[in-house]
Amino acid sequence: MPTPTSNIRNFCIIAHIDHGKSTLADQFLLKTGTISERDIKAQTLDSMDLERERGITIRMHPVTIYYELGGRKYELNLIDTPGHVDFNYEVSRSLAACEGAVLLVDAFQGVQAQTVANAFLAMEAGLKLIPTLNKIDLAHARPDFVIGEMEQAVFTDPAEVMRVSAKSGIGIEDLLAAVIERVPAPAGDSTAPLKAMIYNSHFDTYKGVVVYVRLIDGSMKPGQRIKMMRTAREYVITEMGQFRPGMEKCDELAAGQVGYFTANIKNIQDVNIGDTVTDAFNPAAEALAGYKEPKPMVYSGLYPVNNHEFEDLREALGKLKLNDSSFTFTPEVSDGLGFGFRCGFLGMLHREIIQQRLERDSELNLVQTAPNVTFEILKNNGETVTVHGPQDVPDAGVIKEFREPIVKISFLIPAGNIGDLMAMCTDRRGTFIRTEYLSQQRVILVYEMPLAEVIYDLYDKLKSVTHGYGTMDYEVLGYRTADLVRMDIMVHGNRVDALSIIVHRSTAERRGRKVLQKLREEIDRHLFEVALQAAIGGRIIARESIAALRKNVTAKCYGGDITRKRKLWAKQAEGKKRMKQIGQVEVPQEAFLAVLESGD
Ligand SMILES: Nc1nc2c(ncn2[C@@H]2O[C@H](COP(=O)(O)OP(=O)(O)OP(=O)(O)O)[C@@H](O)[C@H]2O)c(=O)[nH]1
Repeated sequence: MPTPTSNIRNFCIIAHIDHGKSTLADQFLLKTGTISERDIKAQTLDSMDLERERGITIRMHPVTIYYELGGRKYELNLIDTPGHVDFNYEVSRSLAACEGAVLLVDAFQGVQAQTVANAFLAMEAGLKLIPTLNKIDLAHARPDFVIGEMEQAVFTDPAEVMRVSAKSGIGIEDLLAAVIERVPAPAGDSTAPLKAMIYNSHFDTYKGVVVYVRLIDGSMKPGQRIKMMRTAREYVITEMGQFRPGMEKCDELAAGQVGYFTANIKNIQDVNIGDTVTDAFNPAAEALAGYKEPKPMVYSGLYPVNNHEFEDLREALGKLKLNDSSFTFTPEVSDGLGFGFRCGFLGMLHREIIQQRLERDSELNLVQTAPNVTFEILKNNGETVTVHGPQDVPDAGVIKEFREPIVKISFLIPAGNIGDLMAMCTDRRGTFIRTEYLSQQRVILVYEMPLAEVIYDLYDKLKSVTHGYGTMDYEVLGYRTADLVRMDIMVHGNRVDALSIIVHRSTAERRGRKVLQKLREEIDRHLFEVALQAAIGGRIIARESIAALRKNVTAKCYGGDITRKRKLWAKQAEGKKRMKQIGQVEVPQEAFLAVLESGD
């Protein structure tokens, strides 16, 4: 028998990265006996290897727990949310499946950029927030100060704040009780036609696509014929179940519940996140409102060092895509690098994770080109084209308008750093929007800025300017016209298309010089002088050269020390693996990322 809606609570935990979301989720599982202490390491919610290594949540994992309060048994569905800004769209999906959210704030660090961003997302989605201080066990915790910040930043009522230590287990039962008492029960009707919202999916080698659903109305059973309302595709349910936290089969799910189903769906692309599932014979009148599709915003080229590995790379990328529908790849050809793929990512962290996964799961040696954002170009003939890489930019003569994505970015920083941060934002073509003081010591600073200026190293710069205390969060607002140009790089007279970048005209010369300097460092000397040039259209705007090789590289080891020589040779051999031949010049992988370090 499915649990009646009055005994169900659907909630998620929203927090800034590292404020203890995963630790709290583990405590919920422990305190409700869903999982034993022994299993906790093997089977926490952050189950992907890479997530565990990096200690951050990327994909969300739901779990159903049971808890008794006042003689009643409640079914609590905890929907995990990712903590990193690249995966923000997944937060919105989780929120849509819940009625409440635990807003978790580190009792020492206080309110951070994502605390604010996620709290507002949850409020807009109409969720009941349970403000909660975590890490109250810390000797240097400052609960009153942090509660003051919460009041100022997200309008928290101090009387409602719960206090817990996810690590030592203090206050967990009280928090579970607060979830039951404060979060409203779902308002669905089990007898109405089926309406279930798809909020996630993953691919299972044996079962095919596993679809994660939150039931709004009606019920679902194995054998039932269902229809996806947006795609009009029909399937027969083969298995239903709940996450406890592993997949556990059940006979039926009804209004208000959260779980999964399988239906012999072979391709993850056939399942649209945000789509509504209904009964094929007794369909609901209208679908639920969908979500915005996550769109890749950052693109870069991936090329096998050996051209014959192109098909292997295609296969490896295809495997990754099975479980990550927000990642995209299309074949492209580069004059210098040969055959490869242009890959689309949600952001820089997503890009790094995909690259690490590729290298871990395959033996491929890859060269990656510098990332760029997506641009829009309005041509003189009225046509608008989307450009994912510099090589797709048409001739300047046919371009009427060049447009780039703009983000609204919020920083939460110590008040003492305002001046430095403002200077940094102005340097990056930022437009000041507002400041807001959370307390005398901390302030929120809001800017609008081109995404291109954000992706490279803004996060690292923020951390260094604020000595680690600043945090940031951003959302894409749309595209805006800008004076952009494609800058080409020539190595020994050959244009290397993989090194081209799209830059703002005002910074082109400075960036061109920096790229060339970096290239000069990265490219080894050859037997001839190597000329390096940066050009816009046909006009050279910067030049450098790498002097011809005169001495043996090992000569600098003063002849005698053979171990040092060996080390140097080994290092060179290592570097060789990722060399690409451009004309007569050998260019190492690092050189293709030279543009990354030319950003300021
Ligand atoms: N002292 C103390 N440390 C805690 C507590 N809760 C979490 N931590 C520590 O804080 C760090 C971050 O905790 P996580 O649970 O991984 O943080 P998270 O919010 O899940 O991070 P993301 O998954 O990246 O969003 C870990 O080192 C935890 O051990 C607590 O109550 N007290």
